[in-house]
Amino acid sequence: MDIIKIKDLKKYYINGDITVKAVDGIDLSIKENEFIAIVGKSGSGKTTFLNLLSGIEKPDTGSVIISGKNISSMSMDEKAIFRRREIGIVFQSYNLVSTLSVKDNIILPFYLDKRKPDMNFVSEIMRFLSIEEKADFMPHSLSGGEKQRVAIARAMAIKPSIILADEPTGNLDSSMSKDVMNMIKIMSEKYSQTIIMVTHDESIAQFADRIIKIKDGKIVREETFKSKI
Ligand SMILES: Nc1ncnc2c1ncn2[C@@H]1O[C@H](COP(=O)(O)OP(=O)(O)OP(=O)(O)O)[C@@H](O)[C@H]1O
Repeated sequence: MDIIKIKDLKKYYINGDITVKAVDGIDLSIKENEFIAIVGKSGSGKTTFLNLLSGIEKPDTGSVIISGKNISSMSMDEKAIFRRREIGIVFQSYNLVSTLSVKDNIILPFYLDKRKPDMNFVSEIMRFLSIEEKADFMPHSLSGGEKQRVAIARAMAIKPSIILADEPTGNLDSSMSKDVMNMIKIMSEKYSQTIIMVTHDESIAQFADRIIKIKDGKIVREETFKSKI
């Protein structure tokens, strides 16, 4: 079953006389529990595409339907609630809250939604990501790779139906990258999650069921390794 339906999605940026066609007519259907890797050169539109999927950016034209709901027609508040409950986002720049400890960053989405965190699950994820000893540390005292793993833990803690991840292993060495990808894969199977991940790394893209290449805001190639029903 399709969980995400994207139709003729466009986002152009106008800077003076120059128009950048960041996303230029993307059509794509994504199945429940599918793991998609988005690849493409720097500036090809990958981050903009993820931001349109999460509703952080508004498209010029086209639509993103997630679980039957058109996110473009939601109000700001509806979008924020929808994101908090249904979508886990791993940002390229981590977006950790500098005044909160590692543990509090990870459970923040629960508090924003006035829900009690599942601390057993949070501990399990922290253990999987080898950050449990950093639970009380502040973000400024973490390495780039540790911050990245905290961002992944925060996105996964709420067991979202969709995970959008922008270069989630960009700051990890190859062995840690593979461990993290294996963990994301195991968790996503266990909790029937759909993953859309941007990566530059060919070996990381191989973890996906389908690889989609973007160039100049358009899909130029698709490779399916494993079809989901
Ligand atoms: N807010 C903005 N204003 C103007 N131009 C923008 C804006 N955001 C992105 N762009 C432009 O849109 C194009 C696509 O950017 P985007 O960040 O989506 O690329 P990307 O494929 O994610 O790149 P990278 O791999 O370097 O992260 C680029 O040319 C970028 O300069």
